[in-house]
Amino acid sequence: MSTPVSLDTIRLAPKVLLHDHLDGGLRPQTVIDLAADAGYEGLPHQDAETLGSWFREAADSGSLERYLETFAHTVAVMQTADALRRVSAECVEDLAADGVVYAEVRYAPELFQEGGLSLPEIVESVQEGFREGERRAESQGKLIRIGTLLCAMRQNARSAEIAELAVRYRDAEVVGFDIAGPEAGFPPTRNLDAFEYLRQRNAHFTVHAGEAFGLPSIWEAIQHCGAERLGHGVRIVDDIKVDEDGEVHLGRLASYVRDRRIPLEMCPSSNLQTGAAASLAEHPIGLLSRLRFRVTVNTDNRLMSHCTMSSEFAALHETFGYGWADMQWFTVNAMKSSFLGFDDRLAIINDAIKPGYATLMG
Ligand SMILES: O=c1[nH]cnc2c1ncn2[C@@H]1O[C@H](CO)[C@@H](O)[C@H]1O
Ligand SMILES: [Zn+2]
Repeated sequence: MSTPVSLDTIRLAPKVLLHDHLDGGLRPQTVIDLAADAGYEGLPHQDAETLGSWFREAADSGSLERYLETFAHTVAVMQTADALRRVSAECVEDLAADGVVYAEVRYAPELFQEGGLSLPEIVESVQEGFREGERRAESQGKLIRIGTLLCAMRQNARSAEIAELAVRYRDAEVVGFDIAGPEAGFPPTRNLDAFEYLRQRNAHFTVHAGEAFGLPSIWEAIQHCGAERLGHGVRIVDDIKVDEDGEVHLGRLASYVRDRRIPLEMCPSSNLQTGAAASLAEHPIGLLSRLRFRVTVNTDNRLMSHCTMSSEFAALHETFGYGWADMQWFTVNAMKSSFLGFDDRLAIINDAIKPGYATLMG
C-alpha cells in the first residue's frame, strides 16, 4: 500500500538538492551565537524565533535586490574559519535530517574575506565543515553527500579568480561554479573569461539566469557562456505560448532548453518572495513540468525563504497534486543533472532514490 503523502512522510523520501546557498541556510540561533562571538551588533533581534521570522519577512520584499540585502547579516557572522566550519557542518546535519541524500551547496568565497581569510582558507574551512557534517549525519544513520559550488558575485569583478579556485579544489568535492547576485544590469557575459577558462578545463558550471531578468539573460547564459544548468530559469516561460484551447507553442530558446535537457534549478518559495512568480499556483513549475522540461526542485535559501526540501515538495503536492511518482521524477532529474561523476550519480539513483520511493509507493 502506498504511504499517504504528508510533510512527515515526505521527510522520509530521499531528496536531491542542487541549488542551496550556504549563507542563506543558517540556523537563526547560530546567527545569534556567531554575532556574539564576532562582536557584530547589527542583528535586528536577539531571539532565535523572532530573528527567523524577521529574515523571512524582510526577504518577502518583491524584489531580488531587497531579498539579497538580508544576506548582510549572515555574511557578517561568517568571517572566521571556525564560523565557516560550524555553519557548513550544521548545514549538512539539517539537510540530512530533512532526508536529503545529495546536495550541491554554493557560496561566494569572496564575501568571507573581511576578517583576513585567504580564498584557500575559506574553501578549506567550508570543506572541513561539510565533511564533519557528513560524519555526524552518518553517526545518526543518515547517508548524505555534499558537493560544493563556488559562486562569483555578478556585481564584483572576481569571477576569473573564483573559477580558478573551483578548478584548484575540483578533486576535493568542489564540483562546480556559478554566478550569483543581482541579475538586472549584470549580464552573464560580463564573466566570459571565467566561463571560457572553465570550459577549457572540462569544469562544470551553472548560472543564475531568468530570475529577475528575462530571456536575454537565459540566452546569454546558454549560448554565450555555455551554462550546463540554469539557476531558476523561470522566465523561460516568456518563450512559451499557451493558446485558449490549451495548445502549446515553444519558441526557439524554450525548445532548445527542453531539447537539450538543460536542467532548471527551480526554487518556488524564493521566487514568490522576489516577485518572479505571483503565487505557487501560477508558478511556471506547473507548466514546465507538464511539458517535461528537465525540472528540479530546490530551496535556494532555507533561512530567508523559511523552507526545506520537504516543505517545498509538500507545497507542490498541495498546489499541483504531485505524488510520490512526481517527487521521484524531480529527484531523479536532479541527480542526473548533478555535477558529480556519472558512476556516482547512477549509484545514488539505484541505491538510495529508487528503493526509497519504491518503499513509499508500496
Ligand atoms: O536567488 C538568488 N539569486 C541571486 N543571488 C542569490 C540568490 N540567493 C542568494 N544569492 C546571493 O548569492 C550569494 C552567495 O551565496 C549570497 O550572498 C547572495 O547574495
Ligand atoms: Zn540562488
